[in-house]
Amino acid sequence: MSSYNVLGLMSGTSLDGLDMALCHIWQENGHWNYSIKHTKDVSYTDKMRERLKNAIYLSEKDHTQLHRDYGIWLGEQAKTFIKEIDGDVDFIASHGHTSHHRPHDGITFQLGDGQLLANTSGKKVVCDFRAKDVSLKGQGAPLVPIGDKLLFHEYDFCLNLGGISNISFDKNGERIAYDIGLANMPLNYITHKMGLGYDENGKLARYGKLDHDLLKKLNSLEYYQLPYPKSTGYEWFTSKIVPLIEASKISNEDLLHTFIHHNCEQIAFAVHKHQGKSKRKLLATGGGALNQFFMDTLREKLGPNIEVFIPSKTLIAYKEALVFALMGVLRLEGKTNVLRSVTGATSDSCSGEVFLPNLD
Ligand SMILES: Nc1ncnc2c1ncn2[C@@H]1O[C@H](COP(=O)(O)OP(=O)(O)OP(=O)(O)O)[C@@H](O)[C@H]1O
Ligand SMILES: CC(=O)N[C@H]1[C@@H]2OC[C@@H](O2)[C@@H](O)[C@@H]1O[C@H](C)C(=O)O
Repeated sequence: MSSYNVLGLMSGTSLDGLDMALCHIWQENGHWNYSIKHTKDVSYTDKMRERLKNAIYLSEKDHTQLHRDYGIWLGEQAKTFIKEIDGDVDFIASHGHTSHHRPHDGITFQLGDGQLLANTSGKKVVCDFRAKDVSLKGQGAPLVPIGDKLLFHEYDFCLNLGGISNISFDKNGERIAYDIGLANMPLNYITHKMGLGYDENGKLARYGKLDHDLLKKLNSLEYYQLPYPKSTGYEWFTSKIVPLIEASKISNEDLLHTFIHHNCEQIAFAVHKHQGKSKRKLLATGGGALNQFFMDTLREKLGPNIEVFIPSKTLIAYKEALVFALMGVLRLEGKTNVLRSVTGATSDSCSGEVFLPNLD
């Protein structure tokens, strides 16, 4: 029986902070199992958030410096956390923070130097999970569907509502997944303008009104017409969505309300397209699952045939860190951890770079 204690590290597009989850992962009778033992979320300082957010505009020299600094910072956070929980950790699996993602140009880059992370934490590190898939002409994203398939197979659909929304499901025996479109990214952009972190439980959005004109513009964005596999991110948001927000004359509450409607319409459209006729189960995770108005609107748009499951707050917040921990295990066991059926790559891959700590 293989059994590992893995510290999964994830920094998502919402730029809230670093999610750390110490996970026990084991395989029994051919099935993978997990338990999340300890979690910690370290918020970014405003300075760190700005550095990560603007990484895309940095010169090569400054980008390299950030990659190194962030790798050391990740190592320090991991080391402190392991000490706090007196944890037994076999290795660290780190997603890092995506600074560039243009798979069509063969580019994806996650900040957080693996060697420096290993040296600072004193632990073996597996990281850089996206590059190999992109080199195989895949999207390099989403990667979490391997975890949906191996750990959450009782659900027909796994929906993640982070900065971006993505979905995964089985179709004709193959796992399919793609980024549907927007989730919290526009919501946070609007609340940040209001001087707020985020719209807790969607209270502001609930009292806004639907703007049909903006909804129509959003629903007709070209990205939604593209066939899967497809992935998107911050670059799309800044180039296509921010100008629509800035050009709009409606109140912030109306903007929040309209974006939630838009997000849910696109999610419902994706689910209905693949649903078949019988009742289906959908697992919703990511911070958006904690937004009550988002969930109410989603249930309304999905209709009675789709049962929406919202798991514990721990799983909502740390599922991605857990899945990167699993991906690290699969990498060390030489097993497939990135699926071509999801990313469109020429083959499945066993992806990730391994770094041993240099303790001299
Ligand atoms: N109680 C809440 N009410 C409303 N929104 C919330 C709540 N809790 C979290 N959120 C939203 O969820 C966001 C964080 O979501 P999450 O941590 O899943 O994103 P991420 O991992 O950074 O994104 P991605 O998966 O796209 O990389 C917050 O920025 C906020 O917008
Ligand atoms: C390139 C990149 O970092 N993509 C992220 C981003 O955030 C959400 C969505 O866009 C998803 O494609 C992906 O992250 C998750 C963890 C994934 O790969 O499954």
